[in-house]
Amino acid sequence: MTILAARDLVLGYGRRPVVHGVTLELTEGGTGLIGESGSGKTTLARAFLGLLKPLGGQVVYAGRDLRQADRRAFRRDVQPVFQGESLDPRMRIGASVAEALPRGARDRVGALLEQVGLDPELAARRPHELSGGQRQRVVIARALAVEPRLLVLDEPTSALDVTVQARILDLLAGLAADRLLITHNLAVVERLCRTSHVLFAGRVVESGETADLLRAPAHPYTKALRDAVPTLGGPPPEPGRSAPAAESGCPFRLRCPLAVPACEELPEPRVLAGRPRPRTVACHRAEDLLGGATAP
Ligand SMILES: Nc1ncnc2c1ncn2[C@@H]1O[C@H](COP(=O)(O)OP(=O)(O)OP(=O)(O)O)[C@@H](O)[C@H]1O
Repeated sequence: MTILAARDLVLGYGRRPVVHGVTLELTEGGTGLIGESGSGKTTLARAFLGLLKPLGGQVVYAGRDLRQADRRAFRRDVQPVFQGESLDPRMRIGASVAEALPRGARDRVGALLEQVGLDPELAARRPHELSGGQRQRVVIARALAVEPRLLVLDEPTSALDVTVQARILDLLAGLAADRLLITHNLAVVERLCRTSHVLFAGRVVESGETADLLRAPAHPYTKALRDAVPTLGGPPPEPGRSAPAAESGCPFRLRCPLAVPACEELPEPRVLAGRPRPRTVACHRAEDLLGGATAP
């Protein structure tokens, strides 16, 4: 059974929705949520962590509405990994990691530091005495302390330089815990997530195996993202950012090179026929894009 899923999830701040009816399941092998700044990735991640109450729909944890779940079991199963800067600057690294360990297991600090590739002697230091990559490893060690089934990673490497990023990605790829990864960087999801969901303006516009999305995107926004970020470590892509998301119809239509009058009607997510592996897309022009169409 999938550990976490969203069903018709509507999320927002105050009463203003910013995520509109998202349905998706976290699957084995890592799940990526990809999209530009403001697309709703962090909002979705906060709901998956139980930190934001849905305006509509539900987060499903182990088959039940998260609101009715056993919170202790949930916190053991699902752990966030935020940026390394989230460590308490006054606490020594060892104390910071020990705090996350269950009582009676505090002697595991050294082993956990080793597990994330750090010298246990670093336990005596404070966060400012570590590099950014080392701090991020400490944050991962803290998350691993309860042996979670799932890590929720929000841009886990974006503050790091490219070589350090690659080493942290290797570390994450080798862990037993599965991953929900939030990022604007397609190269990062390619490394860590078998499945990806592309978000635009609070809607999932395309879902499928990451390798398939990258090889043959079926949504013009996925294609624009792919074409904008060929490598690790690039700046956040915001293809065609000058035009806003459309208020009605397909939200991408004002930026879309393939837009036609039919796009004034909101496209519902649909499973594409004739693909070897499942692919869902919310675009009237998906078949045309896959067939090599350019501007109409
Ligand atoms: N605390 C908040 N109060 C009000 N609006 C918010 C709040 N946090 C986010 N938003 C709005 O919700 C929308 C989605 O934001 P969110 O942070 O989820 O996007 P994101 O895809 O994670 O972006 P980024 O990559 O920049 O972190 C944006 O329009 C943002 O302005």
